[in-house]
Amino acid sequence: MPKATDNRVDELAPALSTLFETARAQGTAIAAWRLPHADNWQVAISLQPDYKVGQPVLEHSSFGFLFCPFTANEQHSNLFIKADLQASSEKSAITIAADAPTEAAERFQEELALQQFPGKSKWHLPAGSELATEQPEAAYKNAVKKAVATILAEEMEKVVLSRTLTLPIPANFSPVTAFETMLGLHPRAMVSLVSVPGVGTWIGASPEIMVSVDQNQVFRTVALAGTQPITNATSTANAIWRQKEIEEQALVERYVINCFKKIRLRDYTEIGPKTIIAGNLMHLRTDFKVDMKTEPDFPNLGTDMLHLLHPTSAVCGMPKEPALQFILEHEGYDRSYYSGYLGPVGSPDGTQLYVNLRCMQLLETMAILYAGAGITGESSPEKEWLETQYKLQAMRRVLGGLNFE
Ligand SMILES: C=C(O[C@H]1C=CC=C(C(=O)O)[C@@H]1O)C(=O)O
Repeated sequence: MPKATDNRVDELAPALSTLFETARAQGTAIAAWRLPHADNWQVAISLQPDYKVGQPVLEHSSFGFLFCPFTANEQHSNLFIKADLQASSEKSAITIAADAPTEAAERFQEELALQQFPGKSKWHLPAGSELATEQPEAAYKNAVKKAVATILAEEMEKVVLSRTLTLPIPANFSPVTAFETMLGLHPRAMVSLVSVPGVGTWIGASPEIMVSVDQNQVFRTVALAGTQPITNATSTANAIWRQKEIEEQALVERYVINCFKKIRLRDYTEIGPKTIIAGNLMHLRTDFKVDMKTEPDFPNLGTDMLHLLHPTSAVCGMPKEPALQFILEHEGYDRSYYSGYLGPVGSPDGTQLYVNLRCMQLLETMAILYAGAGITGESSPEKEWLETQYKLQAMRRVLGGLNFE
């Protein structure tokens, strides 16, 4: 068995697939991720008996990976995958956290060395029977019509309506190969693979930062909205945005500024909106930045903004309460961890939380893909449906090279 010295294991770091298989066989939670524009992936494996947490507190957190649902409730909890074991594609060894449970760490290393992975399922599955529901086109378009009527009646300004698509998982599908494929396809995205016993396995390539606080104490968030496909004729330089998208993104921007106002923070930098690329799509994005070193009154800015922002107007709507009610009443399915948030906290890169978008959940034989679109008074059900089709394309491609219809 490899020996742990100074919290390190003296051996070459195993392949991501071996780590993933071992975590599956040992019944432990694993998260693998690659930050936008980064060269290396990282892995956190928790050896804790439970992963559930309450409202996350980011400051002074130990290193781990947060995985939180759209709405935390009895079925879906906020989860923290503590990095008891850490690995990365740039390090030649696994790091064992100083406070990791010793016996569990030894068991994990033994299994890792054996490379035998008994068990039926290929990844962690949700407990009970999570049904792979799907919203029929007519039901989605009907919900959009109702949303437009509610907005025109001035009961809300914007709501994001989402839907699922259920597809069979090809027999030779591997989540780790899918993760590696996404690294190449989505260099600008936060690419993730999260697998938790009893909760399930999620894969995604998110374009939207929720809250980040880096090592230099710089806080960042964005207002992201408005969508159009990239075609041969379009690029970020000559993208033309309709009034509908400009207003939709401005609402998200206003939402972020309102959150700053609630905590009376005035000194933030705002850049944009700019056109950005996310896979096969373009969006409008405004970047917000706060140098926390010059804001001593806001030591918990990351946590405070996280709680105020989530769920943002890019996934829920404005005002937040009526939009959330509309979603719960009319969307017709459980979003689970789609449009929640995920990412490393207390890591060498600081805290980097992203909105869980452009993602899918792996069941035993089926995958559930998720996508939503921002509805305003000018929305057309046909166009919003098409927009969700575009957004689903990223995960369809990862799942098996299916072509867009
Ligand atoms: C809700 C999603 O995207 C959000 C982020 C960017 C653009 C959006 C839009 O144009 O509607 C959405 O607000 C999704 O991808 O499922």
